[in-house]
Amino acid sequence: MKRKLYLGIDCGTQGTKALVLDSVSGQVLGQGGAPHDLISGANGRREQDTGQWLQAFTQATHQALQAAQVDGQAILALGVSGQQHGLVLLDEQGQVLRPAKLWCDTESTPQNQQLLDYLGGEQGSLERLGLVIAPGYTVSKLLWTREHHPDLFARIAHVLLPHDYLNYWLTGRACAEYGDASGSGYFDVRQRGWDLPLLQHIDPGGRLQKALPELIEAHQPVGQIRPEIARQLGINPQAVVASGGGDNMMGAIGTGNIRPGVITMSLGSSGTVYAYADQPLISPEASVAAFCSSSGGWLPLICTMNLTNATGAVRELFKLDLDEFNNLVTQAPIGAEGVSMLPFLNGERVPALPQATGSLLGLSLTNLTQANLCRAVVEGTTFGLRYGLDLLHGNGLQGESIRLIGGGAKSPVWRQMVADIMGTPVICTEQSEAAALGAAIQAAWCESGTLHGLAELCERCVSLDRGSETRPIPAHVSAYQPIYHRYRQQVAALQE
Ligand SMILES: Nc1ncnc2c1ncn2[C@@H]1O[C@H](COP(=O)(O)OP(=O)(O)O)[C@@H](O)[C@H]1O
Ligand SMILES: O=C(CO)[C@@H](O)[C@H](O)COP(=O)(O)O
Repeated sequence: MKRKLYLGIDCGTQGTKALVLDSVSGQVLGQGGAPHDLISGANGRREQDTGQWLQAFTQATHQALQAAQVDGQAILALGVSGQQHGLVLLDEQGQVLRPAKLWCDTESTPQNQQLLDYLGGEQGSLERLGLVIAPGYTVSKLLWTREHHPDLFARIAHVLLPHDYLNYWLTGRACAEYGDASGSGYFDVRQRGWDLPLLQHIDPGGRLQKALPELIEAHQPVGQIRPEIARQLGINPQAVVASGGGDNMMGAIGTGNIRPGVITMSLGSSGTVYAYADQPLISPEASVAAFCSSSGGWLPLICTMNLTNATGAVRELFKLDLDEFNNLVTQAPIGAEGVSMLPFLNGERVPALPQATGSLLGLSLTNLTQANLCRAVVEGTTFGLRYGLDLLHGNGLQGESIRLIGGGAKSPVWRQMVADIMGTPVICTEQSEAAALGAAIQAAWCESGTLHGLAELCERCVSLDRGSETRPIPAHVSAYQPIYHRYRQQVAALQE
């Protein structure tokens, strides 16, 4: 049967991943990837050079096409997934004004607090926007830019999220789709529209409102790829660029999470847990974000800021490769002989501790081992996800099992730990790069022009990896309970 080829690209924090999907067979034919650097500074600054995203995009695409052994001229459409909440500012000529401030940047925490006060605190924010703005969301980055770079602020012509910017680079059109836009913090998730008065408050001159991109639906195309970019990427100049979306929204599509009852957990730079809802599921709990999905509905989500970045930091400290690190985690017993790590290396969103730093607790002469420290960081990050899952459960979101994705999902020891700490079976999707897969599926959906074709595409292109299915072990579940209880007490002490 004739193939239909689509490209899915995910611009994550640690790198860009690309894959080629044949939507007829549902098979991923080849993949590629290229890393990104992080610009870290004092006060929680976390930024990235957008030029590096473009290089990584090109490199990852070339690699994926080569690995798939397909002619790029056969690509019908492409979809872009991007890390959420980042801020990319462009001037009138479409030039990037400064490095992109990322989702994990906590430098604008004071500005977030100022905006929260303006909105009437958590309750006011919830009533007005349907979610509580958190440090890391785009909105406080705008106020930060006005205060710290007034000269650049005066030149802003386009305010874009990371995947909007990549779509702009691909097509020359500035637009946004509802899922990613809902994480900006200047978007009303109930009404599915921008909150213009909030932007007017940040900039009474009205520049920001004019700089907002047009909103399009998830199944609508942004446009056709620019010829020079098609040449650079080595793909069909007729290829359509789909709306794309935030990486979690694309991860939802790439794990078939487009109907109620499925829970996805991502072990990437961030840790996220989310589930589809067919109505705005506004949570009174500030840490649950009632984002929109990129499939026409909503996607309540919790996000921890410290996950593989924290485990990676400990791994690098001891100069271990991934296998050595995972072996050490396996060697230490549950609870790491009393060593616990609160891995809030750069503040934290869930639990809400924006100004926190990390801590190691319970050390003694007998338990201070590499293995215990490695296990403690993995346990600490996983407890954060359990904390978030408890909040989602409190919101009525349930699932019989968890679909596990992201880099960390490749580790069997971590999968077992997730199953034990959540007390729920976990299973990986065959394609661990679920956000890139979701973007490719969305491209196929968009190119097909059929509004209702998404479920059928997910059915064909998303498969569960039965070999990865991991059930909770009852003795482990019981062993973790007091340790998780201790984690909650430690967090509560930090929140006082
Ligand atoms: N086998 C493994 N065991 C544990 N961690 C892993 C493994 N493979 C990858 N990772 C972690 O996953 C990270 C990348 O995750 P990924 O989901 O690609 O991140 P992002 O999308 O945020 O860029 C790596 O930096 C590494 O720390
Ligand atoms: O901020 C959030 C979600 O609200 C993060 O999940 C970012 O979207 C970054 O994702 P990764 O780089 O970890 O995939």
